Amino acid sequence: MSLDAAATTTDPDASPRPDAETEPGRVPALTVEALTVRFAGLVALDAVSFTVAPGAIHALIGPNGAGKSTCFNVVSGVYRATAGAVRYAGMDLTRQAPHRIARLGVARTFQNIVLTHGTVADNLMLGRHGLTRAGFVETAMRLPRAVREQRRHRERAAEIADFLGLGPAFDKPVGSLPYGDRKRVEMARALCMEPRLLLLDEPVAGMHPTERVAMAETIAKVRDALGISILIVEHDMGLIMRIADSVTVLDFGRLIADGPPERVQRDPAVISAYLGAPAEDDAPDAPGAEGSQNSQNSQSSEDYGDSGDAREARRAQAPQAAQDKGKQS
Ligand SMILES: Nc1ncnc2c1ncn2[C@@H]1O[C@H](COP(=O)(O)OP(=O)(O)OP(=O)(O)O)[C@@H](O)[C@H]1O
Repeated sequence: MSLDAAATTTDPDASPRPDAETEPGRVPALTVEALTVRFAGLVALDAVSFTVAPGAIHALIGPNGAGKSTCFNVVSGVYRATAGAVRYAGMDLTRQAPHRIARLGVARTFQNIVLTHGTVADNLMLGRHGLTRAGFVETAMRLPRAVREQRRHRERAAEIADFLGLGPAFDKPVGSLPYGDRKRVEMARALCMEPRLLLLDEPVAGMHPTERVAMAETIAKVRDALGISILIVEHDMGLIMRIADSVTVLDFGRLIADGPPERVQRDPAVISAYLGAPAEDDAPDAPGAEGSQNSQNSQSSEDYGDSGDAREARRAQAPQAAQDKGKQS
């Protein structure tokens, strides 16, 4: 199954992005510059800077409360930055409304499934809304141009559904699908916006191991087929290490490491952030020390929640090197 990025840019009725903002066909870098977000007295992000290279799969990781979602929310326009900038396609996203950011070609998924009503097709067509030119009256009167445009959007939505393995479910109610497929619908909806930067918020959270592996392959396939950039927040370290080109690690709002996954997972600051600074005799208890659970990094991220002992939760998220360190101690 193939997916052609150019399909809509050649569609005369679709893709109304202003050329000056987007330079069609070009995937810009996303540059986060000294981004700071404060909530009352709490510094959720403290002068964080990193770059998502064009066409890269870039992971944003860190223990619970590190500031990952806050960063995502600023990039997608949901939160306002206190200071700093997020540059994309010649614009500072921190000054843009969410719909304007979407128009620039930035689409996001949400950690918790929000799609429960309608068919898969209905939900994917929601993703096409911003690319639709026909107005309400034209559509309501079923004027030829509106009908033609709707047909093209539906064809493109079906193509994207096929690519994500949702072809047979296209006309089925979303609510009737297994959890893993509903997560795929969420990703397909975002792809229907024809993004050049896709923000994936915990795309495998709650999935079982087989679904996780399949989703990792799908994410890599999407990047390869469309050539878009993907910024991904995910607690599943196995997935990150397998598919990310680059990893930025946050801890308590600060950037503590940035670089290729193999280097980041050996970084002492990262190991310390995930494992804390346990007493020597404490270290061998780290999850995965027996080579079990996290060797496949297959826990659901619900297992990593904030409840319970914070350090245990952090250990459960530890990159492989951190666990290896635990083994050696
Ligand atoms: N709207 C908000 N109001 C006040 N504090 C907030 C708000 N959003 C986030 N925070 C705080 O900012 C800090 C960073 O939170 P954030 O959700 O960005 O972390 P995270 O790395 O995404 O964590 P997790 O992995 O648990 O989702 C936390 O201390 C959180 O409580």
